[in-house]
Amino acid sequence: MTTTTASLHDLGVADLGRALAAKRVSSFEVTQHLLARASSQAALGCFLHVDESLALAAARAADERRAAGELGAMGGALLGVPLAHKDIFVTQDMPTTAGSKILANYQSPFDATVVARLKQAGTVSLGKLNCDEFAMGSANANSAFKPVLNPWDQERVPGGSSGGSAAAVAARLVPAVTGTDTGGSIRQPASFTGITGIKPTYGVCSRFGMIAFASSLDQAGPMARSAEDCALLLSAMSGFDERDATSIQQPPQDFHAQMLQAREGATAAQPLKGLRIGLPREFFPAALSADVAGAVRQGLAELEKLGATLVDVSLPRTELAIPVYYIIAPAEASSNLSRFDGVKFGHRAAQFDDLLDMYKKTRAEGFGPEVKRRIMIGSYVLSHGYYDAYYLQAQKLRRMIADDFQQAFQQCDLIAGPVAPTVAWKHGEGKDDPVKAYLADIFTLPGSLAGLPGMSVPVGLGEGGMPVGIQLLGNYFKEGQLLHAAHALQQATDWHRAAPAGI
Ligand SMILES: NC(=O)C[C@H](N)C(=O)O
Repeated sequence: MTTTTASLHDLGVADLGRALAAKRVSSFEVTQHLLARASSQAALGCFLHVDESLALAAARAADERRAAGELGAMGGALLGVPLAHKDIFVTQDMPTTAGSKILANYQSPFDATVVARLKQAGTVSLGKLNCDEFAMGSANANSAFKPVLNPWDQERVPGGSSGGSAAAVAARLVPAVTGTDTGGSIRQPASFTGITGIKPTYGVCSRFGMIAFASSLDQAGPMARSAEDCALLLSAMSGFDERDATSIQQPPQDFHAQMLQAREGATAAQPLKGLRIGLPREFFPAALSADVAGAVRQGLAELEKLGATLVDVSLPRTELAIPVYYIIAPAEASSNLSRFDGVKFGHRAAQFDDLLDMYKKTRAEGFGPEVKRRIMIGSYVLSHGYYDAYYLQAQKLRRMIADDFQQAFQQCDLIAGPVAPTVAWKHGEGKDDPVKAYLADIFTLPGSLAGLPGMSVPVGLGEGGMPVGIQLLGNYFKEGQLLHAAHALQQATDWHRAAPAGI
């Protein structure tokens, strides 16, 4: 065995896949090593649930499959690779909470499609990852159970809502994880923790078994330490699913092959030759932190060196994405969350007078303040007399925001900008001002409302030595192009290899 145990946790998905294929290490050994790490780093708060015996049994089964030559999907690229799932995906063999007290101890009778597909590819799940309650938040501060500490600086937040997912990858507890992104929940925590994450086009990954927050926006995606690792995971996670009415009917895709596909006219030194990257002027406002702007510019300069050309574009309704999202998402949430009523599953108040009283007490006890706030906003904007003024207007603007992107994509192939206006903030900052957190979603919300694919790719460090990600947005179904650009950047630079000290 040439891979030492000390460096096992530094291996990404692709490298680990190669080490497993060459039998330099077994899945059992890696899984054991990572379980020990998850336990020694428990104070980071990444995991809500770890199941050692299940993980070790799955690892052993993967090793047996390999020994028998049953590599399965994708030539066994993911066979025996450990990962963990955001606790918003339901799992048959582990509890699922969505970060909420209302689902404490909930056990699903089935696996989410994304979970089932990754299981089928031979991955080994270590457990379930902490997140903001029902994925509502930008700091993981809304988890009903515990906060997540950013491994780069434990006084800071990891971002949200996939905060446990992001921190687990950054802290080298697992090489990759699943996340979900409704308004930035994959991209923003990836940026805050120096990892790579992709939210595919809406409909590429099945939402079946993904606990619904805002169904017209929710989308699953992988988070890992490189674009290559994300491509491998996305290939296994995605694809048509008849159990999700919004799932896109298209054949399974090999995003890894798409990532490697050379551009026409590209050279070894200039793999991105001819790629036009649009910079929306609204994504570079005067108020953008200098450190974030600097890191993003640094990333853009590298992309230019690789042959890309930068063009000015405009997304004139960028600012409107905030009110539009914070009307549509709560509206859908208020409807989706009505199912948590104490009748069929989840928490039920211990004492009540009648059915209505049971509903009221169950929901008052089970939901946290941010979830209650959004249910109230959502019920308000959908109510008679306000529907036309708020919800309908927001829907119209949503269409205009999507149209603006199509205008911009006439002048460019990809769009780039910051993921968030600042680096990760300190725990407790902005706690009493939810609107401040909403405003910080400004650069991720437009792409979400349009249903476009987007990535966060590390481009250096900002204030306090905290990571900064560049956001790359593609047109519909251009995941391959996004991953290709991100991979080219990562082949030429080392930003994605930077790791938090002392972990
Ligand atoms: N869920 C997300 O994508 C995060 C967004 N900040 C929200 O709270 O809605």
